[in-house]
Amino acid sequence: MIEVEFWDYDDVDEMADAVAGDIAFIIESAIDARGECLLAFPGGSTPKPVYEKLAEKKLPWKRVTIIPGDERLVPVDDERSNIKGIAQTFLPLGARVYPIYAEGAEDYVMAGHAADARLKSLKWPPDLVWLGMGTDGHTASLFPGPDLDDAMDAPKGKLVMGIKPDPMPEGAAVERLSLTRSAILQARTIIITITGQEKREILEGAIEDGQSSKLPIGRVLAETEFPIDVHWAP
Ligand SMILES: O=C1O[C@H](COP(=O)(O)O)[C@@H](O)[C@H](O)[C@H]1O
Repeated sequence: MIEVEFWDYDDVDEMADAVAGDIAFIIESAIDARGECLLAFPGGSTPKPVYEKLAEKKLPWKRVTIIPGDERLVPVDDERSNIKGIAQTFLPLGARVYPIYAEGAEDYVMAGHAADARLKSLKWPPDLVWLGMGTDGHTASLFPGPDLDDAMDAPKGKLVMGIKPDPMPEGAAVERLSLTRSAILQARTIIITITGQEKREILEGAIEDGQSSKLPIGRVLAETEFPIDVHWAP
């Protein structure tokens, strides 16, 4: 049984305020407990208002490391790069922003191996994996295609993999890096933010389907062992 609590807001601004408050609390609690905090953030457009509200908070940013939970294989200054938005917002505050994609890998599979090795220098598990979802049901960069089953069934030690979506998503039709299902599920906290009625119905359907869901988001949630908060705004 997937335990999900939906938090509904009147608009994106209200959602951003609430989610930024929750993440600030996670950061403070992690630093109290362990002296540092590791966060994995989603890319795409939905999280941007939350980034902005979170950046307004007075927090010990120098003790915070932020990674993208997935990345598009594009140069870091490309508009589609997930690390770009994270770096622009949080680097000026003093946070450590840690890219998972280092350009120059021969292909997306090798880029996945390199990213996995990079992540192994961080202290896993993260305090938070914050996920988004596309209208096709992908989360992080877990897309249907030749790599999906391996990313879903990856062993505990495999944190990141190269992913070739098939079909390619319309918005950013590029190869990807993604946290594996196992890496996501090891997080101390998982939250999801989505907007719009279409995404809500897709997510509710995936939750209802449970273990039999064909969608990446459903396959991840089906294996969660603690309650997940979903933040939704129209
Ligand atoms: O490609 C991606 O899509 C999802 C959803 O993005 P959104 O723009 O619809 O919010 C995102 O969570 C993921 O990080 C990103 O790489």
